[in-house]
Amino acid sequence: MPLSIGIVGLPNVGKSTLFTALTKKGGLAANYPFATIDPNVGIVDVPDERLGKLAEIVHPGRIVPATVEFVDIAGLVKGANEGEGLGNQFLANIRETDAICEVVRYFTDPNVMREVGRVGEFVDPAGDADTIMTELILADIQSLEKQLPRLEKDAKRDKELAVKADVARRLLDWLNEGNRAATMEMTDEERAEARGLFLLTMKPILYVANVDEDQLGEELAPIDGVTPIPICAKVEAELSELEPEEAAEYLADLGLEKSGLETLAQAAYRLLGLQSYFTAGEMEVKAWTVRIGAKAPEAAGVIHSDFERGFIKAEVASYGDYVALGGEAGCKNAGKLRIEGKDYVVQDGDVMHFRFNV
Ligand SMILES: Nc1ncnc2c1ncn2[C@@H]1O[C@H](COP(=O)(O)OP(=O)(O)OP(=O)(O)O)[C@@H](O)[C@H]1O
Ligand SMILES: [Mg+2]
Repeated sequence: MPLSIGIVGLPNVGKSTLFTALTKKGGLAANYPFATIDPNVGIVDVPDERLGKLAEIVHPGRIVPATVEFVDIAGLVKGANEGEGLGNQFLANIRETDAICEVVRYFTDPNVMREVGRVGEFVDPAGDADTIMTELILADIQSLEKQLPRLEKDAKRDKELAVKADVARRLLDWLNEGNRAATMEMTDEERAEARGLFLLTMKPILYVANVDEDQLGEELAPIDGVTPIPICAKVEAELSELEPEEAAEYLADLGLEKSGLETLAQAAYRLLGLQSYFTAGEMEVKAWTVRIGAKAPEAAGVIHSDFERGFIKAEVASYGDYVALGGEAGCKNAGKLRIEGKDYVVQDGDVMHFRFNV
């Protein structure tokens, strides 16, 4: 299952434009609020230049990057939790994602309607982000109020469920004070129980500032304590139409090193505490996604659950050694091919080979 990220925001802020550019799927992007009625799902490769370097060494049949799934969701308006706009559908669609990417309008084009009945010159990033957060918090309050009677009943017969009910009650107060769930102090056990409440404001959130082209280099003020990632959805749309060399040239002209997709995918990995390790063989060079802090068997389990169950050991070379020494044989000769056991903590970029029993 790839990492899934729901793209949310007010109507007409550029969500579909960004989504389409990211996925090159030709989804709907139109100068009209509520252009998106069904959620669009697109799976995109996570660009990682290390894959190319590994491929130069092993000449594999194919290169398989890690993937991220983006879900384009209809615009959220004030009052969504009471069923305004496409409110309820919106909320159902983001409940299933791992993280939220909120697009906030910074671009100034007055020809793009801001909301039904308003015109484009009102650029108010902080206010817009606040509107969305309020809706998410209200949705969570509703959801908890619905879940609580059941939780309290179950709490009487089960200790674990009692923890869950207690966390739910505290979260309800916390949300009612205008906070999001993720910022409440919890023990690890409580946090695990809270995850089972499926609250929107428990999800990690990153902000994309959809800026004008000439704002691209600018430093932006934080939203809710988080620095937004400046991306111009219009530029991304143009980039997605170009051949790789042309795209690189265009990026250089803009004074940028990376496309918005790269920046976004990498930010999402950081936000979610994820990293990649690699497998490299004749058949394929492949990136696998694993938690930072995961041990070798868990990493093996990303490939197949049998690998985790029957894990014996892993042969590991760090990415730097692998490239510097020209591959596995070179690492072996230099004593840089390590045999690691089940307590080995996987490092970003490790080139791994697992031994297991079936
Ligand atoms: N950075 C930008 N600069 C100028 N115009 C932009 C920018 N990003 C998007 N737009 C324009 O804004 C309009 C709305 O874009 P889009 O359809 O992607 O919005 P949306 O958030 O998906 O809307 P909805 O909530 O209705 O689905 C389009 O005309 C698009 O070209
Ligand atoms: Mg849309």
